[in-house]
Amino acid sequence: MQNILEVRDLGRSYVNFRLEHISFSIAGGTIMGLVGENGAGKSTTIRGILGLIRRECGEVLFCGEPLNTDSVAMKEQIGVVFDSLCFSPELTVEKAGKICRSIYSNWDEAYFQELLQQFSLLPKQKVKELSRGMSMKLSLVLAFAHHPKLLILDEPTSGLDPVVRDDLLDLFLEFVQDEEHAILISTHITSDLEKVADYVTFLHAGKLLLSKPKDELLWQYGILRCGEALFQKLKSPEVLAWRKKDYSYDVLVPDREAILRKYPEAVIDQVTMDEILLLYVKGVQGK
Ligand SMILES: Nc1ncnc2c1ncn2[C@@H]1O[C@H](COP(=O)(O)OP(=O)(O)OP(=O)(O)O)[C@@H](O)[C@H]1O
Repeated sequence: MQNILEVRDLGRSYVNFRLEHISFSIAGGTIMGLVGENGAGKSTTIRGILGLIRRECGEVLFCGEPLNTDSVAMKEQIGVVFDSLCFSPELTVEKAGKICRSIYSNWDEAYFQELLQQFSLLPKQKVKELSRGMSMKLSLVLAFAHHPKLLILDEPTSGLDPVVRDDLLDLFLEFVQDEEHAILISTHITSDLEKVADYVTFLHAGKLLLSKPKDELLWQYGILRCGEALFQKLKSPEVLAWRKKDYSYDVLVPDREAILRKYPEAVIDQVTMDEILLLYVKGVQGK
């Protein structure tokens, strides 16, 4: 399967923040989730990929070619959604569609109209009259209607109710049925990623923590709940991150089964993405 997007060693620094050594790839037919605490560097990564900010190092490949944001042909193949609409508030929904129709040669007017109906967006409504959720829906509809190969979505489901979110997640899954399509989604709603992502990349304080198949994280990783004695026995490769509670430890382990074979008395729970993030961010990494 061809990689639709490859990010290699991306880096960028600001006065108080440094994004460094960010590398991951997204194969065709898959969805990559990008997660991390507020300020971890998710939007900076996305902006770096899209060339909206200058990259200080690294390269980005789109379908095997350096991503050139000056290339109209390449731009047409990438759909981008940020958390706010970039249209004049006086513009109507249908006018926004008209503008996009004049920009994108592969614009699909019938699909645009179908999506407007599906997401209950009224063509005559003005951008300034849209709620946050409706603006987000419009951004997504505009991105889908030009049939991109790659969708890059920065917090696309924030502000949307669970029903609309579910509809959108279905749309994302349908989109990646085509092996030439891929999606990068940055989000804090990790339950959405648990439903649709194939891979997840975790960022923390500008660094890449891990980039792995979601199933490996959810089925192989675990949280060991143990006391001092067992904690002291653990070897360093068995511990990814840990946190001490009053009289016990929560330990993120990379291989639940291996720990259970070695320490049959151990209590290990399955892990959620939020717990992985919490342990990395609030706990101590490694041992
Ligand atoms: N133009 C800029 N100038 C200076 N610092 C910036 C600039 N843009 C972003 N930063 C800093 O980069 C860091 C990462 O910001 P970024 O928006 O990438 O985080 P994020 O993971 O997307 O956060 P959130 O989840 O809150 O949206 C923050 O500390 C932010 O202050």
